Amino acid sequence: MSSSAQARVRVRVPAKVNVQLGVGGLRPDGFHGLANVFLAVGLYDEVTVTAADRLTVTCSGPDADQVPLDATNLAARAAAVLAERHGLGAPRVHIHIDKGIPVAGGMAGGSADGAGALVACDALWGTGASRDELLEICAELGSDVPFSLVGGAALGRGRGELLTPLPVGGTFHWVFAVAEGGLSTPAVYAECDRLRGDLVIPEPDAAAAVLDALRAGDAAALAAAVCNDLQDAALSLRPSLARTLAVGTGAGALAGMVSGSGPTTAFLTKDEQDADRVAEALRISGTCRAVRVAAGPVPGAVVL
Ligand SMILES: C[C@](O)(CO)[C@H](O)COP(=O)(O)OP(=O)(O)OC[C@H]1O[C@@H](n2ccc(N)nc2=O)[C@H](O)[C@@H]1O
Ligand SMILES: Nc1ncnc2c1ncn2[C@@H]1O[C@H](COP(=O)(O)OP(=O)(O)OP(=O)(O)O)[C@@H](O)[C@H]1O
Repeated sequence: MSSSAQARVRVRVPAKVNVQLGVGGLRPDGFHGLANVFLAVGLYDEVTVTAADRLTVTCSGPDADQVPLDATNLAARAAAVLAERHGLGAPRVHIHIDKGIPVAGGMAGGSADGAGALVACDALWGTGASRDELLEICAELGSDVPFSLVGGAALGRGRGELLTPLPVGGTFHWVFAVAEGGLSTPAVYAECDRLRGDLVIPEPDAAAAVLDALRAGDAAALAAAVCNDLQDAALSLRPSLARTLAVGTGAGALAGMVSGSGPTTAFLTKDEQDADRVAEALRISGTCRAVRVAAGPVPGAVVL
């Protein structure tokens, strides 16, 4: 172990919302080419790692019972990949996840834990992995994981893992309506393909209107430009989301959309006060399980 190793490391990682999710055709490797404009928002998971005899994972928070605690957990996989690459054998670490991001909600909660565990284990073991190596491991773990590491705002090309940071000129205020139960990401992509049938799908590209609105920090312009190509598929699998969207937009949100693969719905508001008003309307509507308010952009994985 190098002298820079620490006894206990805690890392905070944000959720994401996709302000544009342009989905291309199905690639031979089973993924879809994307133009994925990510924004990191202030809902967080905290990943704490401590030295242990063997790999164990625990989880706390309202959705903790839905999180797998075995080797399939993305945080456990991140620890295993880093240990393997650096010749440490099986990872000897206890990972605790304090979960503030809804599980299976289209907000990259598992991805956040993968990125968080990677950064935390790197500090715990003093492996000193470069930023490029961390990003490479993130991409191996999942398409959304690199963005969880970097945060802010970024355009994701390829399957979403090839990131270009984007300038953002202000803070955007969001309300998230967490639906009962999750949606499987592969199932939503498959439903998108099914709905498209034989249509020829052009290569997606980032919309100039989205990039301009982000750069200007202009919520009204962003609201007019947001677009999620997975929304129809998520609504097809979960038609009740239409009612949640109607409540949020009826209460004055500038825009309402499905977050990523859903079933969380995301509402962009003018300011913090409007966010509170929209949140209250959603809370009393009975159309969702929980409501969260968060702003972005925020930084990616940060050691606390
Ligand atoms: C919906 C999004 O959250 C939007 O950011 C992501 O595209 C999903 O990213 P993720 O959860 O990290 O997904 P991965 O773990 O990489 O892939 C899970 C599954 O989702 C589908 N998938 C994912 C990403 C992509 N560009 N095309 C796909 O078709 C594939 O069926 C894949 O097997
Ligand atoms: N650390 C983790 N936290 C939550 N789920 C995890 C984790 N590791 C693995 N999973 C599995 O991943 C599935 C998807 O959970 P996750 O919360 O990442 O969904 P998501 O936010 O919809 O993902 P994305 O937006 O990246 O598509 C869960 O049903 C769970 O079985």
